[in-house]
Amino acid sequence: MADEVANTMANEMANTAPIDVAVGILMQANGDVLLGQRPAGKPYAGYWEFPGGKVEAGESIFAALQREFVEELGIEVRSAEPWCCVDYAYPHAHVRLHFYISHDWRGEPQSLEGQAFAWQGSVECTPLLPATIPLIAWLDRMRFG
Ligand SMILES: Nc1nc2c([nH]c(=O)n2[C@H]2C[C@H](O)[C@@H](COP(=O)(O)OP(=O)(O)OP(=O)(O)O)O2)c(=O)[nH]1
Repeated sequence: MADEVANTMANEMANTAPIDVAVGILMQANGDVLLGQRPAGKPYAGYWEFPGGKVEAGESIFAALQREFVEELGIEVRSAEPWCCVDYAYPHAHVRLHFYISHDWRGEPQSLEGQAFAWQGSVECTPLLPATIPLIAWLDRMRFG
C-alpha cells in the first residue's frame, strides 16, 4: 500500500511543470571534476552531486549557475557551455537539470554551507543523487574516451 501511494505521488509529480535546476561541472585540465555533498536539512542530505541549485524567477540558467557557485563555494564561474538536460521525478519534486561544463572559473572552492566537496578523476563519491548517476558514464566517455 505504501508503495502504491509513493508511485501515485511520483506519477502526479511527473505531470507537474518541472523545476529548472542549474548544475555546473568544473573540469580541470587533467579531467578532474568537482562534486559536493548535500548538507543536512535538504532532501537527500549526504548524497553527492555536482554543485548548483534552483533557477529563480526571471533568472537565466547561467546566472543561476553563477549565483549558486558564489553562494555555495565562493567561486566565480566565468564561462560554461551547456552540456545536457535531464528530467527526473523525485517524490519531493520534478526537476529539469541543466548541466553545464566549465573550464574557466576563478577561486578555490570553500565550504560556505558546511558541505564536503571533492575533486574526482573517476568518481568514487557515494551515494550519488539518482538523476546524476547516468551522467558519470557519459562524462567518463568524454574525459577518458
Ligand atoms: N545541484 C544539483 N542538484 C541535483 C543534481 N542531481 C539532482 O537530481 N539534483 C536535484 C536535487 C534537488 O531536487 C534539485 C536541486 O535543488 P536544491 O534543493 O539543491 O536547490 P537549492 O540549492 O536552490 O536549494 P534551496 O535554496 O531550495 O534550499 O536538483 C546535481 O547533480 N546537482
